[in-house]
Amino acid sequence: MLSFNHLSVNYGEKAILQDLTGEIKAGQCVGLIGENGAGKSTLLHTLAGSHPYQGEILLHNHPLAKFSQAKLAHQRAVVMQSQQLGFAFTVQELVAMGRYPYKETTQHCAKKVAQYIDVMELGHLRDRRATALSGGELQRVNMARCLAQLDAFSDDAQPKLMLLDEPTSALDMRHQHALLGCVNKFVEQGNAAIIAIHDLNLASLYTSDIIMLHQKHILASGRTSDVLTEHNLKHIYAMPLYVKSHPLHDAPMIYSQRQEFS
Ligand SMILES: Nc1ncnc2c1ncn2[C@@H]1O[C@H](COP(=O)(O)OP(=O)(O)OP(=O)(O)O)[C@@H](O)[C@H]1O
Repeated sequence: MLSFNHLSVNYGEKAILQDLTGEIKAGQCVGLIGENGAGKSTLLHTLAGSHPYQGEILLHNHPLAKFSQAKLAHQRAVVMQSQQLGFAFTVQELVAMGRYPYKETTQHCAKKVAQYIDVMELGHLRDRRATALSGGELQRVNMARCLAQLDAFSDDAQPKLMLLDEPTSALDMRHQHALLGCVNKFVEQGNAAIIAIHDLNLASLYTSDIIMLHQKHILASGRTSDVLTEHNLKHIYAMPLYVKSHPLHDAPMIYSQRQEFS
């Protein structure tokens, strides 16, 4: 669905990502992991088509740069870490922004907005202004907007892509699992997702594949259980980490140990 070849990204003179090559296929939920500043958000912005780059990015085998914003909006949706509000919109209005790319009746739009507000369990907040939401509630609103933009649970034949930057960082445990379960359902329908995430155990439970970024490059990529190894993790985080099997799932769990402040 999406591939990138010899992709390099700079901020001014500063190289952030160098010569990355990879591919995301329909049916894959790809976790993007790496230390702070490794370039995860930059890669997501770039793959979303909102940051200049050198190299090649292909979406459905067509150069990303050739897509109009309107066409892109039907095929990929993005939830970034800090989405500026600019104005005190209500939850319903924010989710309805996901429907802007569509020419549809007000009734159809309202139906889709209500559907995805319900999916993210935001019904009781639908008329609340975003400025009066908690961080976790706002994160779920942004996710509802992303789902509405892609009409994530329609039976549309065209595979679609979600790019999510730490979508669970402000969520309680139940909502973390609910959100990632929702992303997995979206992916199982033949779509794809890329999720930048720091919680390695959530990454282990909900991603099929991992791209591990380290110092401007891809350190490792492939099936999640092949990439989340003690060797790779110690390389990235420079601290002792232990990988054990999950008691219920075929998924590695990562354990750390206390560190004393010195
Ligand atoms: N606007 C900018 N101008 C210059 N440098 C930037 C800018 N935005 C980010 N950077 C730098 O680019 C590098 C990658 O940042 P990025 O936000 O992509 O990392 P990240 O892996 O998402 O980090 P985190 O885990 O902390 O969210 C960092 O060194 C950061 O300081």
